[in-house]
Amino acid sequence: MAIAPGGLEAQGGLVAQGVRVSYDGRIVLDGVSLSLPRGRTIGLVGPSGVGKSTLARVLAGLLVPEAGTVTHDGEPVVTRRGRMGDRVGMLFQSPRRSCNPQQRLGDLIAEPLRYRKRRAPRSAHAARVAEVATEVGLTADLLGRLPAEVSDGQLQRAALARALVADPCHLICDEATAMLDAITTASIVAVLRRRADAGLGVLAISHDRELLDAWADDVVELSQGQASPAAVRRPRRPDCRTGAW
Ligand SMILES: Nc1ncnc2c1ncn2[C@@H]1O[C@H](COP(=O)(O)OP(=O)(O)OP(=O)(O)O)[C@@H](O)[C@H]1O
Repeated sequence: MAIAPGGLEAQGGLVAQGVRVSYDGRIVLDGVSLSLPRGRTIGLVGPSGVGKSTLARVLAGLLVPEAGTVTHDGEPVVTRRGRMGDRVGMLFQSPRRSCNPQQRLGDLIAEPLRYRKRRAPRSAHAARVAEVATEVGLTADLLGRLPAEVSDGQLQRAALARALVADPCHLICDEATAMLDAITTASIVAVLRRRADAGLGVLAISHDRELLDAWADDVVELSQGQASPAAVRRPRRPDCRTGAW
């Protein structure tokens, strides 16, 4: 199980320890610890407003906690030079809110490749974009379209491709399938399961327990007044790689 009170850094992976966050003086997370190993999918549940998205943003390095640490294989996720962007990716519920409406899907997917420390030649980007687009089930003709010219499901597949194109070690999915139909959800979960089998650590936040029971290796719950998420159940794991669940 991924949750333990101390000594988490020794396990490697993405580790939050003793995290405290408050908004306008109101404490939302206090002393929360969570470990996300590589190759595992951890489901995170909890009542609305308990702080799941806040914890997700802390883990992704988008929000710096007032207290506590977030490390990736022992290194701080937020360094003095900024966020270690290509090791921890994030996928949100609504891609329309986070994408540039003027950017064509192919460019949107390629963006993380442009910010890599060791950049590949631009000619290699197109091949990599085509590869990951195929992986997430996007046809080549969609890559030249603007976000307004595709469906929500197609745009979320593009957002997933963007999140995966630079091969992050961990991916935080915050209600990433909440707006999608069952077929698109199954397809996205299948992509993420295959990536997890290849070593990606996934944190899947969802209000859909049935989905998490089928998708995640472990499900943990964040409760008000509780320092850290607690294991609620180890799911049976039917075969969601085939979408048969
Ligand atoms: N930027 C912000 N400024 C002030 N308060 C905030 C901010 N972001 C979140 N909050 C508050 O912090 C608490 C936790 O919010 P958060 O979005 O992390 O919860 P959640 O568990 O993800 O909720 P939900 O399941 O409804 O998405 C809520 O009370 C919310 O109103």
